[in-house]
Amino acid sequence: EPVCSFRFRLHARPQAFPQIRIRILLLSSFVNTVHKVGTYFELHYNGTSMHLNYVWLRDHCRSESSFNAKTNQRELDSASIDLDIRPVSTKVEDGRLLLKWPDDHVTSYDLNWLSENSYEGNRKSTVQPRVLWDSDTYNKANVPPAKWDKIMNCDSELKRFLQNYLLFGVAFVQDVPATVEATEEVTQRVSLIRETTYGRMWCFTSDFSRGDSAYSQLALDRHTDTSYFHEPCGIQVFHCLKHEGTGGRTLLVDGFNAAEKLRENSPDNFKLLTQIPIKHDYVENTGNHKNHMRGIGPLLEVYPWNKELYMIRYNNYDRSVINTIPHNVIQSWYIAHRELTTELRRPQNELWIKLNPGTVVFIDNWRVMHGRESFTGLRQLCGCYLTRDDVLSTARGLGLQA
Ligand SMILES: C[N+](C)(C)CCCC[C@H](N)C(=O)O
Ligand SMILES: O=C(O)CCC(=O)C(=O)O
Ligand SMILES: [Fe+2]
Repeated sequence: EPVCSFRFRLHARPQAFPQIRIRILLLSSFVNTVHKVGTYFELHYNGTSMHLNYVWLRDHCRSESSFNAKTNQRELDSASIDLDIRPVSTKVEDGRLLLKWPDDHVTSYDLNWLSENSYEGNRKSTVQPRVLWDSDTYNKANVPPAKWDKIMNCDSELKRFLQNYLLFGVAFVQDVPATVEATEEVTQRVSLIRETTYGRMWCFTSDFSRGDSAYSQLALDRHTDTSYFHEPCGIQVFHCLKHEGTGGRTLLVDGFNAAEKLRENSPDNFKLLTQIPIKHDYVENTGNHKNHMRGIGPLLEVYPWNKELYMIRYNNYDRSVINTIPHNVIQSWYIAHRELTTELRRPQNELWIKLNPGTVVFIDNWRVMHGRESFTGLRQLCGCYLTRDDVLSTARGLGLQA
């Protein structure tokens, strides 16, 4: 039996609130305190102390005239709410909070809904569960790869795959036919493909067909892709269709593991990297391709309300001119960047794998960095980018927290 109590503000004569007084008597064992407070109502429920703003309480009303339950969209015009609105009466009954407003409209909230959706209730559960890894912990976790046959036909296999993806930021599918078509099919189980200047599905070799170092045989240090987009691509998919030669292993590094170490060891440097906006550019001017993309944002993005890290944008190749900060800040930024880089380059953080035909890897491009060893011979890599929103939507649809 969850414990519930509430506080409210008396805005008028106390006798204007007969219901509340009655409730207080009836629920006397549940009521902790009754306080005079300004713009909110304080409710204790299920171990959570919620501070519920009155405008918010009117705005989130789930009555038919306020909210369309079929489309899950608000009907109420929020701008029509008096910003000084107060309920004329308030009570808790049968697990619900009932509020009567000056125009006689009644709002009824399920207390469980409130505790899940209030700021205080939400704060406990929003942080995405993740397993931060280095190569040792990743290998020890022994994450089973999904299988082509199963993932294509079976939602529980897709769910397991996505659960691993959400936890580790990387996940594999094996036994995929070594074709662009099969690679496309398996990605479409997961999400929508994000078409970019490189195409929808791309298949590339070291032929310098584009003005970018990916189209060479050179080694590439760890990085995230499309840092020059306003919203970098959510997922990178790789499938090595062919390699006749040496080298060419893929490097994976958990960027969040490194960034969290930085937060722990040097909170000020971490903070700086979350605050200083940095430009990344993709400038291509070849016969067939003319592009100039630009993205501006901090290397580390954290949610302002709980400081949870949700994106790392790290690409030393594509990072462009720093001209958003004065010289004295620049020195501190380079120090912070160096510390993050040192962490990212620790050998124990490096997971090296040789991608072979049949194995498709999905990489969270907001978290896990990729790179590659230099190589010889013909190496053909196909893949695509996926939209992050749609990946998370698929995951939520399967009942996962995302
Ligand atoms: C994956 N694919 C070969 C198509 C594109 C590579 C883009 C490379 C770019 N420097 C970046 O890091 O975003
Ligand atoms: O060739 C590779 O393994 C990866 C190259 C790369 O970084 C990319 O295509 O984004
Ligand atoms: Fe890349």
